[in-house]
Amino acid sequence: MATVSIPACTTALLLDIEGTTTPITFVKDILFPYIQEHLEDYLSSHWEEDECKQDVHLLKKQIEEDMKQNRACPVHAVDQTVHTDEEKAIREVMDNVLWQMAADRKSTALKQLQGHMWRAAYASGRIKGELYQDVVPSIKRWREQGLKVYVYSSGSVEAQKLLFGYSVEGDVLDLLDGHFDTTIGAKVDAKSYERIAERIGCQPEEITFLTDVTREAKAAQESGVNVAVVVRPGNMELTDEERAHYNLITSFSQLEVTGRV
Ligand SMILES: CSCCC(=O)C(=O)COP(=O)(O)O
Ligand SMILES: [Mg+2]
Repeated sequence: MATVSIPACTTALLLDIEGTTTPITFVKDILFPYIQEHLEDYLSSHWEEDECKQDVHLLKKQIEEDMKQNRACPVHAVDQTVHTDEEKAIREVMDNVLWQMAADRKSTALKQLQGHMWRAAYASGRIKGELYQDVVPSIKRWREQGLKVYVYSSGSVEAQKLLFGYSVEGDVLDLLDGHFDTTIGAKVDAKSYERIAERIGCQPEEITFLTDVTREAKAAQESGVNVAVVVRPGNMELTDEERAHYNLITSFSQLEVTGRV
């Protein structure tokens, strides 16, 4: 397997989750269906709680933003089974969440709610966070080499901590130095990577970002961050141009930090 060198100035690895540390199928076939199946029950039973109220408030702000941008969520006629104002409000939130999920939106509002909903599924052992086999050994090796390891995912920080805290390899949260989500900015915006570098306390050039999504890779590169695109089974096909432009890896074990043993 060919090795891919990362610059000697690298002090931190920044990892995407879906398609990078974790199969896309875990997200699409396990995590998302869990939300779809439990959404109504969850909203009905948590509706009066502060956390759920904040989630709904964020979703409503997102709806207002979407309406301004003409990204309208289809409004369904409320059916005969809905009687009270609360039931109607829950149905509206459900319509919006399911619509956002169908479009695989990465809005902070959607991701916060999802993170809160997955808490029970992970804690009960019903769901375990999947990690590719090369992930944990590679993170351990990088840490031994003195590198810091961070996660940057559209999934909320809470959702990230659940995935790594209740993973197929047990609780591996101690291997991570920190987490970033879309509250720092979108992954397709170069400024987000500048902010992450500032938060970590290093220059963008000292960070190597691993992701499966070339729009994210492009934004990271624009900010000065070094990038490798991760090719895993089921990930989006890359164009010939993308293949030529980016360093590609199929396993984290291919990465070699120049000058570190
Ligand atoms: C870590 S939570 C589950 C994944 C998720 O909801 C998501 O949007 C993953 O996006 P990523 O930025 O990790 O590709
Ligand atoms: Mg990804």
